[in-house]
Amino acid sequence: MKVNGTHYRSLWWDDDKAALQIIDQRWLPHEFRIQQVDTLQDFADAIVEMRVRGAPLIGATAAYGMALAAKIDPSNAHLDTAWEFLDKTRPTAINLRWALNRCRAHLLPLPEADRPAAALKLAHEISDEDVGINHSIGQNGLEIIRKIAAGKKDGEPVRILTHCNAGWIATVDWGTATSPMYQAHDAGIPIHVWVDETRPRNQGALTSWELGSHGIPHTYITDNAGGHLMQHGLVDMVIVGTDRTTRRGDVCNKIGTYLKALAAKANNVPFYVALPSPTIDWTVDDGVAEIPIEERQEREVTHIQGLTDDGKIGVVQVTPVGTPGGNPAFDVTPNHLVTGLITERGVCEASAEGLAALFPDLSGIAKSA
Ligand SMILES: CSC[C@H]1O[C@H](OP(=O)(O)O)[C@H](O)[C@@H]1O
Repeated sequence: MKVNGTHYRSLWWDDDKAALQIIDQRWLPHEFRIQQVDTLQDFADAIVEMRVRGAPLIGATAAYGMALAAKIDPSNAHLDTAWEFLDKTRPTAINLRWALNRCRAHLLPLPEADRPAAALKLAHEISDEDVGINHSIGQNGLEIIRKIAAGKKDGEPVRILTHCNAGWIATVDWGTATSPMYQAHDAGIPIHVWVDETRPRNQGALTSWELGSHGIPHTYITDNAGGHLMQHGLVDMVIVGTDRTTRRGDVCNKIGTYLKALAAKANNVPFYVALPSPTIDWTVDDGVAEIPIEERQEREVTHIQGLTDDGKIGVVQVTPVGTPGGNPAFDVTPNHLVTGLITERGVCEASAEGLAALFPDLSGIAKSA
């Protein structure tokens, strides 16, 4: 999407430098920093430190990491080593392992000499596919927003609540949860977005940065305000992203999503999940029991980063020295709390039947897993 009028993807390959360029999200929304990724350690650090973040973007990054590995040493052994090294960076978003598996499966049958070029080509394809998938999710989500808008008075906005950042900066482009928002706005449908701050990393500030850059009205709210807004009839729908959705439609997403789903159910607010198919884990049924939840550093909870009054980015400690912090980074929303899954192939109910009907070519993975 656009940053000060210039179109960017969240990552891109620089042919002249023969290297991957990323937007280092640690400094957003206050500073826009581009960083080159040169070594496998750089790739791992970029994912672990959330310089790149968001399930689809983590997958695309990993694909370029496998391309670098193939260029360094295209042997089976080295590709396996790179696979292990990158796979252990973050455990929850299935896109990471999906991308690594797809790259390895594509490369191993090839002669070693062909692997570097093939790996880089596949990384480009995975990135381009992500853009197409997210645009289609936007088209399918737009129809839901359009239906809600039809019941509004002229000019009255559709009020959408979102949690975390499932925006263009969390994907290669368009975003998943934000793609319907961009497309509704561009179609002239008035919307207003309630943006959850999303403690502890405050990814809501990234969503605000994105929406503000696109001219979409929005309000940044505390994570605890959403239920109140729903009780008072101020939310028409919720759209969130996902890091891993099970074959029966249980949705793993940023911590706090489950609480929003409970509030939405209690207040009869439609709760939608924008779901690109690479984020479906066909090998898992019960999300609560089976999806590994990343426990991140205590410091992310006990400290917070922001812009100081003199315009510098600083970090302050919120808690007393010595207070321990707990930081589970995701939670799982059971499928019965989900109104619908907005995929690139259409919208379906959050159920095994719903997903299998949209993805009959993929739903059989579970049997072979
Ligand atoms: C389309 S992004 C999906 C998902 O990824 C984010 O997690 P993180 O910021 O930790 O990488 C968040 O849960 C988004 O909803």
